[in-house]
Amino acid sequence: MRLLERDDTGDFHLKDLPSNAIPPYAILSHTWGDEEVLFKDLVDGTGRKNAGYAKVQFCGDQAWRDGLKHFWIDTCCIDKSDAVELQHALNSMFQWYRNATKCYVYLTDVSTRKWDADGNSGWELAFRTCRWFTRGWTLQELIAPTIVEFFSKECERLGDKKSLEREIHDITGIPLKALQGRPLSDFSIAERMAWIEKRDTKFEEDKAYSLFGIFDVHIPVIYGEGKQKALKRLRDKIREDYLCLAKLWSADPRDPHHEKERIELAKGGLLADAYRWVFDNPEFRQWRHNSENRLLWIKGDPGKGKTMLLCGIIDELEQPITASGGNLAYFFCQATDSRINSAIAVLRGLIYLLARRQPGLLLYLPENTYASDDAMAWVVLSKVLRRMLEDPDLKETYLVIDALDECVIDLPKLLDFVVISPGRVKWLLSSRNEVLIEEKLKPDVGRTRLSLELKANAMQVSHAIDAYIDGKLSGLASLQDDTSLKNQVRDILHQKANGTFLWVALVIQELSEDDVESWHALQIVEEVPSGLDRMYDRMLNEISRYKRDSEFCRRILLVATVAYRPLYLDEIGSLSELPEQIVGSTENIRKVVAKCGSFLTIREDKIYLIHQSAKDYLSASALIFPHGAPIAHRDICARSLELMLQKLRRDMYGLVTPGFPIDQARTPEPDPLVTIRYSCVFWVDHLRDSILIKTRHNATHWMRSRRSLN
Ligand SMILES: Nc1ncnc2c1ncn2[C@@H]1O[C@H](COP(=O)(O)OP(=O)(O)OP(=O)(O)O)[C@@H](O)[C@H]1O
Repeated sequence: MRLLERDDTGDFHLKDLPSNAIPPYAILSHTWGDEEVLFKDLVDGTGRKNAGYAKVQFCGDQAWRDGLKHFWIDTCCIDKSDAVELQHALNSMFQWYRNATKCYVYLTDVSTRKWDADGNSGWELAFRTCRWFTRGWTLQELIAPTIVEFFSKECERLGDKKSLEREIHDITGIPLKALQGRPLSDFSIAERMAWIEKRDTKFEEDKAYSLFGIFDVHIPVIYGEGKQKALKRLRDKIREDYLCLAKLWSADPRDPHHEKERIELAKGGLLADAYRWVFDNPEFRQWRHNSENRLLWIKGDPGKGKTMLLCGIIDELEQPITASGGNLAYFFCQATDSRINSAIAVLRGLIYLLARRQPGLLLYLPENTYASDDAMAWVVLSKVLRRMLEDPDLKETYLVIDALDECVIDLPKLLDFVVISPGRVKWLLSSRNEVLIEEKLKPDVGRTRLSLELKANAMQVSHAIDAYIDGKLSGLASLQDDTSLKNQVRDILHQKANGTFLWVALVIQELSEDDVESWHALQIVEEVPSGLDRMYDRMLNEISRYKRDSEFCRRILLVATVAYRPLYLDEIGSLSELPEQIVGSTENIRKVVAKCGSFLTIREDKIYLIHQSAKDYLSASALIFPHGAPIAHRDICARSLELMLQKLRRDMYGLVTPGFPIDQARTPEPDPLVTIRYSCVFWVDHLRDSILIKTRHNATHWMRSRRSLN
């Protein structure tokens, strides 16, 4: 990279530097005008007389004031007469802007010396309409650097990307999250394309070439080919990468990024005060800042807040890691959902996010399909991820896996993979206190563990829970008018929480119910027992005391507990064999589900168990499973077959010919499969699990051969 270096006399000269020895530097963003200072002008020493010299001077002086000796300007730091250098510069420009310590935007058409009739400086209006926002190349110059500062033509500072983010968002339509440093791969292709739509470039092909960094793709630069051709080549390249990912994902379309958002929403939203403690924690700091420390394992009992802690850490680390050009990929395991409870699902999720963050890594995805057979899928995917992690161009990479204990299929394989993975990657893992995980992740060189039960950490968790309680109570409408009552409720919750977030979350949920009035609140928090299991006992007792609906609730809880994925209301209604008057109306099924207390929640007509600990509790309850789990599986299998016999008909979707393309199939209204979709897919899994544990191994072999035959 070629930089300008300023000396003590205020003079500057060009300096070629190898990529591994680039000092901190500032970078200029501007729109080209007449008489710019070009590379050859600086080499010949004739640049000073050009009008553009003022800009060079400004950038050098401002950098000097900010403690930076070096700076870069596109007009004079690239020798555009050298085609190879030009191509390299166009491919590297986004990275150069991203790596700059500061980016100065110099706006020649915004003045702070213009005043309106009331004597106010009118630069805001000029800012909104300035030319800089209409040019193509300035898009990446706005997005890539972390710090972007805006200056008027008099070199006066107007604000920065953060302080002016609302205005910039209004002017450009670029989402705030993108301006705040969210990875660009989290925005759809169409969305990113729209950011450039109204912008112009001097050379028409630049409309495509200026997007290399925005999409992290590169194509050869061919000036003269025309805008349409350049854009087509760019789109083809993006599509090629995208298809590759889509193929990986078609096996199981669960995007970890969306999964994280879903989890946060389901758990009532993320509260920063309840996780920020971790950034002062010595083990965490050691992992984050010591390059020798490769793995941090956060362990704790159910409901201690591990998942939400990891969500918070991801949110806080994503911006700095992305800004420094690194990758952050993550995966949240969930035992209650067969699509995200296996080692294969974890690898696939990590590969997917890594490849999206750094598309160059797509080259390791194989041409053929991703092996439906589990054993093969593990071989293929573990090889792919290992190669990605060994890639010499891999950026600084952080990999996060939440709830290892909920990875119920092939966890030992996954742990072995993590432990022997190449040394340049940093792992952040979380799980409950489980012996297998303990053994595999025992302390070693470069490995740290953070136990939430350890005395010093328990204190911090307890403070975090107090903050969580305060935050949640301040949102409870029923307590807002009575401060003394609110304080009493808060004090009792502080005393009884016992270091468990989930316990608090469940009590708050009860306090938020529609029929809870302010005068009920004290009684509720006084009566509710401390500890999760005792609280679940109480919830179950309440359900069993219903005069009429307790049996319906039991059946629903049973089916929700053993189901391999969250069920829709209509599915659970049929599988639980509720009476026809209830099954016939989704609203009636919803009413019965609502009677199952806080064990279940409904979102978008789908039923979720409130937490893994609720599933564990219900699975062990003789009240819910009077004849044991295998019998429950047998009954669900039998019920599934019965429903399928009742509903399945030849050509239900009216496709007529067997070779009809699946992507063109339209779902009839009403959908005849709506109540049996789950049964069609999972009846055989219930059959397998109805067979006694001893024979399960053979059943798995049978399942595998069945899949191969398919
Ligand atoms: N930072 C936070 N912000 C908001 N809610 C939180 C936070 N931390 C914990 N909670 C609440 O506590 C509940 C339990 O937290 P979480 O699911 O993270 O626990 P966990 O330790 O992962 O449990 P398990 O090991 O049983 O899966 C969440 O459902 C949520 O309601």
